[in-house]
Amino acid sequence: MIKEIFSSIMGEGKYIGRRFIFVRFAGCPLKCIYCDEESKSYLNRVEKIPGSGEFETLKNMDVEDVVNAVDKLRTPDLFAVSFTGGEPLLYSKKIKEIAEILKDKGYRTFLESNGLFPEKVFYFDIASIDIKLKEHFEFIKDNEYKKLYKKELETIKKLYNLNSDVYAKVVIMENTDIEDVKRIAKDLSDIGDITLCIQPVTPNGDIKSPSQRKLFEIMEACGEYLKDNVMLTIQMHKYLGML
Ligand SMILES: C[S@@+](CC[C@H](N)C(=O)[O-])C[C@H]1O[C@@H](n2cnc3c(N)ncnc32)[C@H](O)[C@@H]1O
Ligand SMILES: Nc1nc2[nH]cc(C(=O)O)c2c(=O)[nH]1
Ligand code: SF4
Ligand SMILES: [Mg+2]
Repeated sequence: MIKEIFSSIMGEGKYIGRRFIFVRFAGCPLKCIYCDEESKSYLNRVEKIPGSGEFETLKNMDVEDVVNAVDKLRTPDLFAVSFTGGEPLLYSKKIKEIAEILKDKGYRTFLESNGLFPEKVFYFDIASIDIKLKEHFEFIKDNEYKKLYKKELETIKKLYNLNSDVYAKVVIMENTDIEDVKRIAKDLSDIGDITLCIQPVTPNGDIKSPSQRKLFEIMEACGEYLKDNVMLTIQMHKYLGML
């Protein structure tokens, strides 16, 4: 169920640069061609000292093991605890139990999700929903993609109505169609005051990152609907060599 628990600096999205503890769940129903989690298969590893990158493997990881691990990784600069993956909402019941205990202990809760499961999502203090594009998959049928995108918007809407601080993120590649991203910006602006993070893909295999020109064009196109509620975030942790 759980791959790893570790402390690092948030490298993506609206809260880039803040100190986080990451609780990473295993498994995902999607296969994004750029996914940087695909190839990692360890389980139940917990960082020994915050930010050390040194791990120990626990025999099992039930709720109290997770809570203890988070407590042990708490640092004075901690901003929030991220539930990520893989796709964390595959374990929504377990996460709900853990999140309730963490909330009582004064932690902020953060969800990093592909938005595929609106029926499973519940209140998180902050939620990042990663909107997928057709080109993020080797192959996906038109109607399959439309269903996926509709669920993602539903998840965002549900979190917005729960008063979560929800924002969206979209990974941009060299061949990304500006019109596709513009449509996302329009759909988000129809829901409410939601920030869109434009995240250039970190090259993975033969996937190329987008040109500067493309990034400016996409930002400006989104600004037509979202005004200044659009930002560009790179996977900062990778440039810092952090987890
Ligand atoms: C590994 S996923 C796990 C959470 C959830 N399944 C999702 O897709 O958001 C976390 C984030 O990593 C980012 N990501 C993964 N590989 C990336 C890459 N090669 N370049 C840029 N971002 C990447 C995606 O934006 C995604 O939101
Ligand atoms: N430092 C750091 N920041 C992150 N933001 C989102 C991540 C993720 O894999 O969910 C991630 C991650 O894996 N590491
Ligand atoms: S949804 Fe997230 S975890 Fe799943 S393949 Fe895509 S980026 Fe990776
Ligand atoms: Mg990551």
